[in-house]
Amino acid sequence: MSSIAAYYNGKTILITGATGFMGKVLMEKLLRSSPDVEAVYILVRPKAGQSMQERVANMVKSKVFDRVREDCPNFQEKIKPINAELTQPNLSISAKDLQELLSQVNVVFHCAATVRFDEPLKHALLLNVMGTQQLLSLARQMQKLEAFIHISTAYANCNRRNIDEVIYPPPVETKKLCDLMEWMDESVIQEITPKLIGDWPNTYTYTKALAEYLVQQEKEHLNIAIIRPSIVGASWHEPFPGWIDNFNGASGMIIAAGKGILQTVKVNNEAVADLIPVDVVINLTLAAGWYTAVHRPKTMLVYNCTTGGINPFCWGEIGYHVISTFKRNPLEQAFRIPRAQMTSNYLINQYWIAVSHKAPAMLYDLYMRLTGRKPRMMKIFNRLHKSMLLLEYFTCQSWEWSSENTNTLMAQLSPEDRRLFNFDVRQLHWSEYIENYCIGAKKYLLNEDMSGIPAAKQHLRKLRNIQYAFNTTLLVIIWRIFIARSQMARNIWYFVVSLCYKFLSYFRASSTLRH
Ligand SMILES: CCCCC/C=C\C/C=C\CCCCCCCC(=O)SCCNC(=O)CCNC(=O)[C@H](O)C(C)(C)COP(=O)(O)OP(=O)(O)OC[C@H]1O[C@@H](n2cnc3c(N)ncnc32)[C@H](O)[C@@H]1OP(=O)(O)O
Ligand SMILES: NC(=O)C1=CN([C@@H]2O[C@H](COP(=O)(O)OP(=O)(O)OC[C@H]3O[C@@H](n4cnc5c(N)ncnc54)[C@H](OP(=O)(O)O)[C@@H]3O)[C@@H](O)[C@H]2O)C=CC1
Repeated sequence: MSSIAAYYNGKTILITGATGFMGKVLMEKLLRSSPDVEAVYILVRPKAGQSMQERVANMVKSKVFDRVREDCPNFQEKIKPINAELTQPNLSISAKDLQELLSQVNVVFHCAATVRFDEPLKHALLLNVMGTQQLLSLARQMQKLEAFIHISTAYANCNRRNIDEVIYPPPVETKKLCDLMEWMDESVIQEITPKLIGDWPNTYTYTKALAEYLVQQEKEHLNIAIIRPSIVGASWHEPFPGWIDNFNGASGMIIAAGKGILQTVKVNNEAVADLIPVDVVINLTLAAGWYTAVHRPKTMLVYNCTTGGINPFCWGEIGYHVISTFKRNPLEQAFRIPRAQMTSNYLINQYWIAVSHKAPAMLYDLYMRLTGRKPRMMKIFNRLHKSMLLLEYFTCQSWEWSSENTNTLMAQLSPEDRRLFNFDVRQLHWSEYIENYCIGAKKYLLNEDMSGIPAAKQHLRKLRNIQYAFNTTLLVIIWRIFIARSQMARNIWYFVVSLCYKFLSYFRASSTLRH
């Protein structure tokens, strides 16, 4: 029997961020591998006109729970939603719910955060730092608490090249910064944000770094571990290969490439793309929860959860496999044939943006206007370019993370635990993973049926014909305007044609001689 699965049976768990991408996979794995878990409390806020109850009722119907639904049809009875808002005093939890949590909870998994790169600093601090502080303060009062697992990010310290499994002190005192946010005008905060975050690329990574330090400072007697995943991608195996449900990380760009919208992207082809499958992160998280509770390490352990140092794969290779998968399994109604120019050169990227993004978008919008419809492509591209700007920091450089604690934990697991809670990424076969990722994005994120592939291929053939027709027309226009009208252009043209002819004749002659 797995020690990890056995540990969680009979335990009461609290998860924050359970409605998010990682939270759902965590909840699913926990309920499936430890069906006798006592209860899983989840902190949920009402959102988008839906009450907490409606959100949870919809969530448990989601595809991600299909496997656990098959194994334990009443799994949802274990899920106990608690109304909470992490940015509010006392997390807005009612006195009754609070009492229940304080007296019952054995393990806390803190996943909730804002992951937006453009989040205003005040809100990112309020949620990622002060929300964590409030949760820690609750945790300290929990009578039966055995472990507290904080989910951070491998990029919390992305201002360093080599990142060890230690907490790095931030440049400012968190408390002073939070005090500042309380009285300072929003517009002034916005203005001084770049100065405050210094060499961090965004408010997300900056506040995650502050949160790590705060956890270390305020842990007191608690058994805490920190998990630092890199770029979390679709699942490798569980609950299904390729399962994904949001556009974060690389997923949005992968889909944009599949739809033929993204044709150029600023990346360093040789830089390591540190993608990590979501099920690997969740398996490590559950294993760390068990280890922290049972072995109670003397110091707080940080687990870097990355692939680059162990099984590296570069952005150039990802781009190649994404495009080739989408050529074999096209997305429906692609805008253009999938292809990707990947360069770290600013000018070359700008050239391709103008030629393969802006020009087709303008032409398409013109066509929409002429046919009495609403233009939309330029808007989509402007949004894509904004996202690309925010992401390029991560795609143009590499980092090195040490993974001693993660490896030591793996070595402590029984063979059965290592099989059921596998986080050994040496076994990850990248081309197969990327193929499942793209197909998973098509099925689970875009809700496209695989039976529509022949029609999607037919659509790509139509696009190719349009492109050939367009290129030929363009060539004729260029000929008419420049070459046919100017003697000099004609001379250059004949010179180039005769040069090509000579080269061809030379190669033909030399290949005949060789045979
Ligand atoms: C040839 C293939 C090449 C593939 C690889 C190329 C590039 C890889 C790209 C990136 C990898 C780097 C990632 C680094 C991760 C660092 C590690 C972490 O810790 S992860 C936490 C990760 N957080 C994120 O990834 C959040 C990033 N996103 C944002 O901050 C914002 O979404 C935004 C980019 C600022 C855009 O904000 P905006 O207000 O304009 O849009 P919305 O967020 O409201 O979304 C609108 C709409 O678009 C969908 N969406 C969101 N992001 C993307 C995206 N990147 N691409 C396409 N579409 C996206 C979103 O779901 C919304 O849809 P809907 O309206 O239907 O809800
Ligand atoms: N995705 C990635 O690539 C990576 C993620 N991480 C970390 O993993 C964790 C989970 O990320 P992920 O699942 O991808 O993120 P998601 O954005 O998918 O989920 C975030 C979760 O936090 C909840 N939340 C946000 N604001 C509040 C609030 N004010 N009160 C209560 N709950 C709130 C959301 O609830 P709601 O549904 O109501 O919005 C949601 O459940 C985060 O800590 C993130 O920093 C680390 C590295 C990479």
